[in-house]
Amino acid sequence: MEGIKAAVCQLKVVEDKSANIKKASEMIAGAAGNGARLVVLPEMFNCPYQAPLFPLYAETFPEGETFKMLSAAARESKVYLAGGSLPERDGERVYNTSFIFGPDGNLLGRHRKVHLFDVELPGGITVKESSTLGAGERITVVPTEFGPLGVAICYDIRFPELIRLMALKGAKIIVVPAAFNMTTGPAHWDLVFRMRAVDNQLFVIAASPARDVNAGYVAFGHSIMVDPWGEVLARAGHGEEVLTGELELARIEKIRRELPLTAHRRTDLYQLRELADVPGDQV
Ligand SMILES: NC(=O)CC(=O)C(=O)O
Repeated sequence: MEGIKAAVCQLKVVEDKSANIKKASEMIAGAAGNGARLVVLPEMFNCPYQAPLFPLYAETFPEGETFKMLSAAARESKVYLAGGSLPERDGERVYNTSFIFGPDGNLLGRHRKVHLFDVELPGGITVKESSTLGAGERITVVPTEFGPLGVAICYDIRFPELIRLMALKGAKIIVVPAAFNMTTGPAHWDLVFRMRAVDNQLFVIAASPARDVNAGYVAFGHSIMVDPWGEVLARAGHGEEVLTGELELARIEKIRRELPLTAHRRTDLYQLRELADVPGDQV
C-alpha cells in the first residue's frame, strides 16, 4: 500500500440545490487537478441541514440528479469519491445517505446514517433527524485499491463500537461526512476524530460544510484529516476551501506493530459482535 493524496471539499451549502451540486462538481474537479485520488464531501452537501427540508430535497437512487453528478464526477476525475451525504428517498422513507464511487464512476457502496441526531443542546440548538429520516441498518466498508474504506456519517462517529467494527472488517481509512455545530464543534470535533483514529490505528477524514453564520444550522467547518497516531495531518479553516493531505498508508502497519492494540484486547473478557443482518441498505 502506498501513500495517497486525499481531499475534502468544504463547500458552503446554500438553499439552491443546483448551485450546491454545481459547486461540488467544480470542487471535485479542482481537487483531482491537484492530484487527489480520494475526495470526500460534507454531510447534506446539496441541502441545508434542517430536518424539515430533507424530504423536500430528497432524491431516489439511481435517478437523482445529485447521484448522477457524483458518478460522472468520479469517472471524469478518476477519483474515489465519498459523495458526502444527501437526503435519499426510498418509498415512504427518507435516509441521510452517503454514496461511494470508484474512479470508473461505478457505485461501490451506500451508507445510510445509522445513529440519528436527536438532541437539545446548550445554546438553543435542537435537532430531530428522526422527525423526517429513517435510520440505516448496516455497517459500511467498501473495497478500494488503498484497502477497505469505512463510511460513517457525522453522529455515527460518536459510537466507538461502530468504528471498531469497521476496523475489525479491515478498514484502513474512515471517511466521515459531518456537520457539527457551534456548540459541539468547539467542544468535540477534533477530539472525537482524533480519538477514533487512535483507538483503531487508522486514518480518519471528516468533511464539514463551510460555516455560514446566517444559516438555520451553523456548521463548525474545520474539516480534518487525522493519522493512525492521532496527529492532525490537515485542518481547514471555517470558510469554503479544498483541504488536501497525504495519507502514508504504511504508517498503519508500523503503528499497529509498535503498539498492538488489537492483539492486546481481552476478548476472553469482552467481545463485540455485529448483530444486524437486516436487508435494506445494500445496493
Ligand atoms: N450533525 C450530527 O449528526 C452530529 C453532530 O453535530 C454532533 O455529534 O455534534
